[in-house]
Amino acid sequence: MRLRVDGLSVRFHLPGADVHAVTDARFELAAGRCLALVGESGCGKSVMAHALLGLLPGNATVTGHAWLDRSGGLNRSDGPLDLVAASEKVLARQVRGRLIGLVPQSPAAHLTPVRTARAQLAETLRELGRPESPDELAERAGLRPQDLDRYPHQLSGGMAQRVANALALAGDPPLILADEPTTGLDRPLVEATMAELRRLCDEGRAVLVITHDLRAAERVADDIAVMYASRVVELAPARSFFDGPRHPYARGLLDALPSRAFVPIPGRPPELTRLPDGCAFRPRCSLATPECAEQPVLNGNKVACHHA
Ligand SMILES: Nc1ncnc2c1ncn2[C@@H]1O[C@H](COP(=O)(O)OP(=O)(O)OP(=O)(O)O)[C@@H](O)[C@H]1O
Ligand code: NI
Repeated sequence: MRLRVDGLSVRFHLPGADVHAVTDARFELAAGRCLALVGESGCGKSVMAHALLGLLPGNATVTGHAWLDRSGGLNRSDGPLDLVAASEKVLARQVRGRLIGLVPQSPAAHLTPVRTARAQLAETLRELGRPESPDELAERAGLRPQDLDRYPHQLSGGMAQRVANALALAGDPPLILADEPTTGLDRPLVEATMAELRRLCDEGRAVLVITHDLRAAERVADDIAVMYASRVVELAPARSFFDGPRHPYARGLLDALPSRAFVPIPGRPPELTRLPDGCAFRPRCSLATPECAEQPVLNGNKVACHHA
């Protein structure tokens, strides 16, 4: 299993404006690896994940490619599939839940309020044609059988997270997308969730985890992708990233951590309807020069900055 995102862009068309939510994204993710996609709120992380699953609303235009190579890994041997070009039928029958599992942002909101956790797990297993029972699936996600009798509003944040994890894993997909899986959880649950994602990876799955919790990313990821104003601006192995990020925005993110300098990045990200020409970080960057009026691209060093 390998995912190769190649020039992926997403625009939302609104009356009078286009939102450039994802611009020319490029990265790869292989089986057994965990990639953390980090960046401030609104930079396009969730939209990227939803684009891979064909889950964007009708006002979105997606261009570029996202190749899912199913050979190797968990005994799948078909040729690469372009998720951008794939039909809704292929996405629904082959991709969602089967090849790619999504752990959604705010899992409680994705559960149906009037049905118990068990009923929701049973339905998903039935749709996927899986032989296991909801209880077997739930046990692997760390839930007790009695937890499954609850309705979503009776689940704690941690339990709702586990139900969402169980749903995402029901079809044993080789690629997992986890969108802010730790938001709203306390530290022990953050640790447990990250350990679970790591385990999924170590079993041979590919995991893309979206987070703005850099400590959580450091704990779980092999590689880091930093997004700013719709673009991936730095790709790096996690260790070298946390030792020495290269993009000035990435440095700013790390310097903002309480455990580090605790100095916030000045200013705010630009509106995605009005992205400046050139480097979008330029107005906030202490290194900016006239050269930055030209758009820097992710080069061989995997950093989109004229000064890195
Ligand atoms: N259906 C839509 N129509 C128009 N704009 C949208 C739509 N969905 C998302 N957007 C915009 O796309 C941009 C990226 O949103 P996205 O949810 O990907 O951010 P994010 O990086 O996941 O942030 P967060 O950390 O807050 O979840 C935002 O500016 C958002 O307002
Ligand atoms: Ni998001």
